[in-house]
Amino acid sequence: DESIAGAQERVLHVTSQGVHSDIVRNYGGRGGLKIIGIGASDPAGSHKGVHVLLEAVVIVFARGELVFIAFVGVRSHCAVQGRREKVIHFVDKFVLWHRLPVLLGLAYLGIRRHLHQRYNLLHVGEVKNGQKYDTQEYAYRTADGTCNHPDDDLIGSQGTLFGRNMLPGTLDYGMLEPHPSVVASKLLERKEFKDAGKQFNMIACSWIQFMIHDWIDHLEDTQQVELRVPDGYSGGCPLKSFKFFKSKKFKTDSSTGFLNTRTPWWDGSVIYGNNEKGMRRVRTFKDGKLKISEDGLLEHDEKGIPISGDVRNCWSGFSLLQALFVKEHNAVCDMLQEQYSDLDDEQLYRRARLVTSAVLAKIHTIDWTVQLLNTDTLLAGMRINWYGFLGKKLKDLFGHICGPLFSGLVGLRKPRDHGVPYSLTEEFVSVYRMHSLLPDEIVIRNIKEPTVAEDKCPPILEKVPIRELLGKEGERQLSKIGMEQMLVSMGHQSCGAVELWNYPTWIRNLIAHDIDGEDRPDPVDMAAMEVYRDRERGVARYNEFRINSLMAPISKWEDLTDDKEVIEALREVYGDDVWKLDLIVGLHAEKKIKGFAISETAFFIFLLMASRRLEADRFFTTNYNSETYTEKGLEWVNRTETLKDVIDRHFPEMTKKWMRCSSAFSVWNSMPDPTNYIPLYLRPAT
Ligand code: HEM
Repeated sequence: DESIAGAQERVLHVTSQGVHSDIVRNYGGRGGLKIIGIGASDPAGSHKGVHVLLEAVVIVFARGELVFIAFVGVRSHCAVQGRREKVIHFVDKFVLWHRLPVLLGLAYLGIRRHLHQRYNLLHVGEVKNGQKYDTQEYAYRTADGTCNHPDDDLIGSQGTLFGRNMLPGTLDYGMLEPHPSVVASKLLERKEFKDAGKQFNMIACSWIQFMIHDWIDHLEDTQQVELRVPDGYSGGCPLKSFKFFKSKKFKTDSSTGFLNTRTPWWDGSVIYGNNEKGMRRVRTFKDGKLKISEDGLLEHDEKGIPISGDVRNCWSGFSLLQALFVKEHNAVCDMLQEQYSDLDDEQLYRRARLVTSAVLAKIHTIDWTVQLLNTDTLLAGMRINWYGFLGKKLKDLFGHICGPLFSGLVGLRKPRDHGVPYSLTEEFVSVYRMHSLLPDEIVIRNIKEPTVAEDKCPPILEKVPIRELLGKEGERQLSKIGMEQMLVSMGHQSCGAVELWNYPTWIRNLIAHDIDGEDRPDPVDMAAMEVYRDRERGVARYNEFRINSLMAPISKWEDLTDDKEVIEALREVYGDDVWKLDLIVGLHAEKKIKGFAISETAFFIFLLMASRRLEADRFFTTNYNSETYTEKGLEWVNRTETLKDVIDRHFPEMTKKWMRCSSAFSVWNSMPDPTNYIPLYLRPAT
């Protein structure tokens, strides 16, 4: 049949939704049967609003002999299938899930996450095959992220491929359609700084860059591309033309993919490095500790580059968080040494790394994310991810006694990857394109001033353009400003809002770093480059992305936003073709849920991937125990709930004196969260 023939040709580089993980689940995917590719979709169908997906399955024996071709059939993507799909479609059609009372909202998110685990985890393949190994022998986080998955030493290590949450985009738009520089100038570039209000401060902005540098970075090719502003268009582009390296493509058995130069596990590689060499650079090899300067900031090499796990595209705010968590690591070492005097340097280092990485993951889960998605339902949801529905008190008393729902993902008996080997994904990278969080300047506050205002807000000392805080120059500035002053200043400053026309102009003319933290010779326009990157990596454009995320597509600009000026600008760039809309633009334009600092479309990818980072990791599941972490190590993690706890540990006076709000990620002089006497799970609709 014609459609199968077409499909066969294409199956070599696509994997499918759902069917793929079902097959991997049922057949192991790594035994005698090998899947070389599945699926072909029909975008023309989607164009007509029919959303048809044709799927063909091709399975061969590992030796290469073709044994089985199954035509799975034609199905409508938006068609209601199982009972769970029905519930989600019903809620999406008739109610807004975020307006439901907390318990119902949680049920909706639980079902949705289940569906995403089934349909939105696709394995792209490997560049090298891993092996079985002795998990007992590797009861610690290795330098390059190997030996975490219980059966395969390579999964999740440095240099493995990004996975996907959905098929690559199938619409036939060209790489320059519309031109990335035009998209950047007309829709992204900041007109006037819009802040994120009291909800999210500059520590929160730096925090997410800190996490990104723990998880993901694409390997570049040696070949360059040049983007030239189209003839006759000036549009205020700061660079009329610029060159950058392509993303390097790898061919696997079933597909093509891109390689992650960082370890995708939540393993603190941002301070520990991504391989043996990186790890050796940061360790003192004495008492398990990491290198740190007398003034509490990072040490530097002879070229002025900070000594830390990841130094690429660093700036003062980012390097400050690295220094804070090096301090945390070293404090854990001190505690462990006091409690367990027989532990040597290596044993102390390994355990302190486990503890510090868990502290990072916990702060991100139950403090940072809760500020980012500031609703009761998400507060409950994130705490359930860590502690389970029964909550901290019961988990402290009885341990992980029930399944993931009641006792949380952390401490599960076995890691869970839903039949798809762990990796972070192309789509995950794309939804984290949030450079609009960056302001134009950092407001430095005078913390030496003796008079303290009632709202604990220190007076302004100076405003430093953020450009001057980048790279080596930023390190020099930071050492003048000092760690405490910088932390308090960032705490008091709101970061940028993730909205259109808020992409910093200064980053459209940026000297980016190479992987060693050295300046590149020529500047790049980040806004245009980000539009190009998503297209280059085959990430679906906004509307297709929504369909593949089990969301309703938009059919007109008014479905995306109420802002007339934005609609006019969208029409100018994309005409009336909503399918052409670039993902980054759609995510920035989307009407936000009350309390959310990001779009709902981005959130559904987080819902899936944030849980996955915990549940797929052996050190947050099987090995989250006192044997691996030590009893006191686990206690340390358990006693640390927020970033404020870490700050208080290292600067005992700081938050008492300068912070009024409840979380260190919201603007420090804002009011603390009001007491709510209604138990969290019983709170009504908002
Ligand atoms: C001063 C601060 C920052 C600088 C100078 C900076 C610079 C860069 C540069 C040069 C790239 C590589 C672009 C490319 O070649 O495709 C990049 C990638 C990226 N940045 Fe930033 N960035 C900063 C802060 C942030 C923040 C706050 C976020 C927030 C989430 C962020 C998220 C990302 C993501 C998701 C990528 C893509 C990574 C990949 O392609 O694997 N960055 N950034």
